[in-house]
Amino acid sequence: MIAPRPPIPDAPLPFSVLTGFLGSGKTSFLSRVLAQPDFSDTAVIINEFGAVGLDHLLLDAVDQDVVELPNGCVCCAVRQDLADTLYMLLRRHARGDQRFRRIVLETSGLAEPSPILYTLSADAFLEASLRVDTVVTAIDVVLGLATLARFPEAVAQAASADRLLLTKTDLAPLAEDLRAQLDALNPTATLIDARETDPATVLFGGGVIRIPRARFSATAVHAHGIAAFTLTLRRPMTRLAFAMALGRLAQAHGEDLLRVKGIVEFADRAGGPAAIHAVQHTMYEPRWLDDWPDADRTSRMVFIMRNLAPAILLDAFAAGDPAIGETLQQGVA
Ligand SMILES: Nc1nc2c(ncn2[C@@H]2O[C@H](COP(=O)(O)OP(=O)(O)OP(=O)(O)O)[C@@H](O)[C@H]2O)c(=O)[nH]1
Repeated sequence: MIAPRPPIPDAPLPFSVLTGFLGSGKTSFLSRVLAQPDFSDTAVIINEFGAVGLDHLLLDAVDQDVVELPNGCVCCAVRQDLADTLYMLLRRHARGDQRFRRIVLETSGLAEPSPILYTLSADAFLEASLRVDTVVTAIDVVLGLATLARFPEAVAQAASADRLLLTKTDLAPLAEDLRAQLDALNPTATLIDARETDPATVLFGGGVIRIPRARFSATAVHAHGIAAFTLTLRRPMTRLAFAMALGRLAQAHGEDLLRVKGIVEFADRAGGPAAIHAVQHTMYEPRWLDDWPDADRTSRMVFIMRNLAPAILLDAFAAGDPAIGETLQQGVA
């Protein structure tokens, strides 16, 4: 049965999009925004490229409900799911079941904003109920230039932003060639340093959206051969064995190992599991969690890879314990 369409809100609700390439720092920044007291009444939609969503678990300090849109990229495979999710949120809002005053969508790292905005503009109810406020694109100052050169998705994300949010500026300054590239792709976007800006001012308060409607396009252009795989571990590994497995993968396939994130328990460390992140060649320090974020206590990682078979994951983790891993394919762009 089709649920009835909710009433259009008295005033359209601000809707902002936070995008940026895989591992550029979207979830980290969103955690900072949502930690602001003024943002407790924000509905959050998270889209991930993979059937096992982790971001909603890794998002710190979230009291509000987070709606997950996993298993595909929001600009293509799950565009209808986005429309359905927005309808669902607006229905809850109309009934007073969920109190929020604005909506933020964190896209997958491979999404392009334009088809997302098209989804809104192509639906009269959504167009009347929501006001697109700001499109913010996270740009990793360390990897940004190389990423823009290799991935058309990153170019589309930078080109459609109202604001370019520079991340990882604690690791490196904004290089002149990256600045020039961003200026060329999007001369009117505001450049913001994520570290030096009050997070409360970045996602909302942008006024009217800058991109003219005619530029919204229904289709996304993806680099081929990108797929996400989940690797679950049947037993906890030692930290050394784990680091060696990831090291083997990075050494052999670093260029095409685009993103690794996961929640992993270790045999030689008591207490909670760790949040694990790697972005292309860069491994980040594990973040130790006090406890598992949900009832599932399986160590699990998502690998987003280009033109690589899942067998390489099993091979890398199997040294010394051939049956340790199990992989599941999730999605292909
Ligand atoms: N040093 C430093 N590390 C950062 C910064 N922002 C993010 N990171 C790290 O970069 C890694 C990826 O950050 P996330 O916030 O998960 O990136 P994301 O864009 O949400 O990733 P996907 O959802 O997979 O596309 C994590 O290990 C973060 O701790 C930053 O400004 N400085």
